[in-house]
Amino acid sequence: MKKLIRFLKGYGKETFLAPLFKMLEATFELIVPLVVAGIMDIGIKNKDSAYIWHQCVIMVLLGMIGLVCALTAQYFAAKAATGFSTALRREMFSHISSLSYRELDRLGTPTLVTRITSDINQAQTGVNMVLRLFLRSPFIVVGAVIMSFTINVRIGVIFLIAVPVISIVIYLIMKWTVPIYKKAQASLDRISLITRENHVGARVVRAFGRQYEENKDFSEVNDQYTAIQIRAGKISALLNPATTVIMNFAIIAILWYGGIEVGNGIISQGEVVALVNYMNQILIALIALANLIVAVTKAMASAVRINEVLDTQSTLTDEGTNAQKDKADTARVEFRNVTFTYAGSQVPALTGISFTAKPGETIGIIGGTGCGKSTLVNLIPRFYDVTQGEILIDGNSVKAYPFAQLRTKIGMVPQHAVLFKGTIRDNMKWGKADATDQQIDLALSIAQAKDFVDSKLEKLDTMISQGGANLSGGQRQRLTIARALVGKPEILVMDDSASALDFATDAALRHAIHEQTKGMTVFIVSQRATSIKQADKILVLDDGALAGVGTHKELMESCQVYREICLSQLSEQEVNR
Ligand SMILES: Nc1ncnc2c1ncn2[C@@H]1O[C@H](COP(=O)(O)OP(=O)(O)OP(=O)(O)O)[C@@H](O)[C@H]1O
Repeated sequence: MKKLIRFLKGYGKETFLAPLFKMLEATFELIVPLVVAGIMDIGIKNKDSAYIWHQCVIMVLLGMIGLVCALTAQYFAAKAATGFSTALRREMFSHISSLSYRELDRLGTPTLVTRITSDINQAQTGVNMVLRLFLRSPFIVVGAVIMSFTINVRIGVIFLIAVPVISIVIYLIMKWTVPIYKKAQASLDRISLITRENHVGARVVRAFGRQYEENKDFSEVNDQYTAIQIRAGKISALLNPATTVIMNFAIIAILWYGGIEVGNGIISQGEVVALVNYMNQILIALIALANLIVAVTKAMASAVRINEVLDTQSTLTDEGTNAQKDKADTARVEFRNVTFTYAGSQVPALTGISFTAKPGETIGIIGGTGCGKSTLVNLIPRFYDVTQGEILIDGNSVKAYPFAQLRTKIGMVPQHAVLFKGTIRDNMKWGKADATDQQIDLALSIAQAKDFVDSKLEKLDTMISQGGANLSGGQRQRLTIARALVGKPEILVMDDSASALDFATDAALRHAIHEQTKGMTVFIVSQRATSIKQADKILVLDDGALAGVGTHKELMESCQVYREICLSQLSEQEVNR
């Protein structure tokens, strides 16, 4: 939690004033039993109703001032705590955005969602409670014990015994419950994981009629979470009865010795009542302290989870501080003996890949599932760094480019067509923030998406729902291709991104890209031989290694893997066409 305190920067005044006002409130609370004692010992004893009314007014005033102090403290504490969580959330969001795929793969989305929401809320509650109660509760306990001593030393000793006994009981109950609260937070991660998977894959769940099983799985983790909470609740429920019993014993002792001291004329009846009130105040303060410690423990458990994310350093660093100039007479993209292994994996996904792609060339990448096609193209925009070897773009290592420059050179069309909630125009502008409607229209027409966008009533202003759920798979794919084209990248990477298009549209798309984007180097990853057959260069991948490089004709003669792929998909005539 210490590491997170920096997020309270800018709230110095609030973090000072919140506890201060709470202490003021506590001070007024400690005076009240003395006023009550006065009413009994002077007002009631002498039947002095004017005095009683006077003291009652003082009591109401003390209560009102106490209330104002409490509200003021609450205001400052809430302001500091929400400011703290807002800054922390902002930092965490931008930190997560800076992480590379390697770290995101390792951490996983569900836990990141829980950490940026629930864990930060927990930390916020912790900060709020610390500001309000950290000083107040001990202040009331110590103040009440001191007041009891000023009234009567012998009875003060009862306080000195009761306070540690109540504290020990509270400590034991908390020692029991705190680990359970930590478990609860981990269980929440599982709920988040299942919820996310189910909502993202809602259609698949329905298509396979898995609602019952998925509901069952969800109910299991949900019940587990509930059981953990109930267990913690049951143990915590012991807190009140156990501490109240001890307090009642202490009150009996106060009344007993107090009665004797009253009989001896050492203390007054009002003072006995004041001592009982102080004992009550101590109990309430200690229970508040226990709640504070539970909140702080939860906040600390959450802080560990938050820090784990904040301390995760991206293995990809934006080393290129200066924009790079293209070198003359170099390939647009060059792989030099590239090997890549995913974190946590024993075997490389790519081994010894070398090839060059010139400006304007179309590079087809083909191979069986899981042979490393997506991995290869993901290395070009540095989603991951190579394990061995080097990748150059326009003669410079990809690592030498500032990310911003590198990513504007490359238009990525990922395997899974992801669009964001907003209009079609908003989504197109991801490719170029200041793109004009003409530029967007041109990109849409190359991507074979113009007709269907024009057929919509609101054209570019048509709303796309979250994830593009109101579009067909093929429409989504075409829009993601158009989005990549809007920025006129030098390199276009299409990772199996025409798989949902019919053959004619796929062919028209490739033709349009070829005709209308002169100079652009295009990578087409595909399982379909027809999609890459016309490419200037085809890379045939087999189990992470290059099985062949060349044109369709060359590969048909020299590459067994390629020949098998083609013959399994095309007729002899089509192969030779
Ligand atoms: N994020 C990841 N973490 C660990 N291993 C991965 C990851 N992504 C892919 N792999 C592994 O790397 C290998 C290559 O995967 P890749 O996605 O590049 O194959 P692909 O040829 O594109 O497959 P497909 O045609 O099915 O999309 C596979 O064995 C896969 O299991």
